[in-house]
Amino acid sequence: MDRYECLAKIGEGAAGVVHMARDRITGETVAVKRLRGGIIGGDAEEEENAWLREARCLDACRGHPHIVELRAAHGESRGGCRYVVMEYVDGPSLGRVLREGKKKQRPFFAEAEARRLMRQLLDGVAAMHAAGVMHRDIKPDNVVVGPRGGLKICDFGMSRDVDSGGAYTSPVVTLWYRAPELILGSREYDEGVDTWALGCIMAELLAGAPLFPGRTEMDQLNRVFDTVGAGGVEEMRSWPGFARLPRAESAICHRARPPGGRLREMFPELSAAGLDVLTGLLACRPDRRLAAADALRCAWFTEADAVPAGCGGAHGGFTPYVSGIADAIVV
Ligand SMILES: Nc1ncnc2c1ncn2[C@@H]1O[C@H](COP(=O)(O)OP(=O)(O)OP(=O)(O)O)[C@@H](O)[C@H]1O
Repeated sequence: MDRYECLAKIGEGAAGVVHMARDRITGETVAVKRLRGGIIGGDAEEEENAWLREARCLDACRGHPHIVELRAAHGESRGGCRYVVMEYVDGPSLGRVLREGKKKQRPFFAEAEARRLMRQLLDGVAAMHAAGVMHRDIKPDNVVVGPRGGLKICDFGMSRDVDSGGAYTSPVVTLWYRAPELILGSREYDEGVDTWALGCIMAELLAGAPLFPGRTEMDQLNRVFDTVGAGGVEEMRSWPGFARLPRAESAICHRARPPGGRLREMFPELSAAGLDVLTGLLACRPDRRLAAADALRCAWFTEADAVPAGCGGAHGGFTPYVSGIADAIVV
């Protein structure tokens, strides 16, 4: 790894440490993620597979403007360090932008700005799914905001091929962004786990706070079901796959709730076209959830004038609460 000169640490998570570095051969500034050893019970083969999976999935998505681009993957001999080298995106994570914004003003982002950001995320996720990759950990902390306000999805550490066969791992996806079928123990889920997470992000862009900040899995599910109401829960229970879910009999699935969903009440200023996208992404029944490519065909995106001028949020575009971003934003 002499090829890369480490310049600064830019991030750290459970899976590894990310450094900004200079590629001594090309001169390019890159992001080097060094995967931590010993995270999968010290199983060297599993760690090798996890590294290869992350690199392969990133490779399959190469060339998309809203997905961080893979430059190289380097692995030292068995048991040694493993690295994923990516383009360096000079900016904070969307999670940081949301955390550091002014929380009390709503909407957090103007609807038109939230739509611009969602279009980028949906575009990236649609391309990823078309390439046969599920990300499985979509959340604001795994989106980097570039210097011109362009979003890039990163951290493919949990990603995998859609049809690599067999039951998928559970649990995946950070709790607040985890789809109800995952909380109910599904191991046969699909790309809908990513679009559910995008629905949570859309709400968070508008509200400035996580939509479902659950403390435990059951608290998380209860918050989701309270928001979609008895009608939404009933629809999920009518899903043919429901009975096979390991936790289908959980009392939370059978609790009495008001019939209607609460999303309209929670987002009173959101246009009808915007609400259609939000409720479509947050459909509890996985086979009725909007796919990313279908969401992009909704009126909210195709009829740009659907959002009335002047329904601006506290941040009517990126305001300079994270220094160095706002001036360069091109909407
Ligand atoms: N290519 C990149 N350019 C700029 N910053 C990046 C890049 N890749 C990752 N980061 C930053 O580093 C942080 C950690 O990266 P990443 O999420 O891949 O690590 P991780 O160990 O898998 O984290 P976690 O356990 O939180 O999921 C990201 O949240 C992001 O802020």
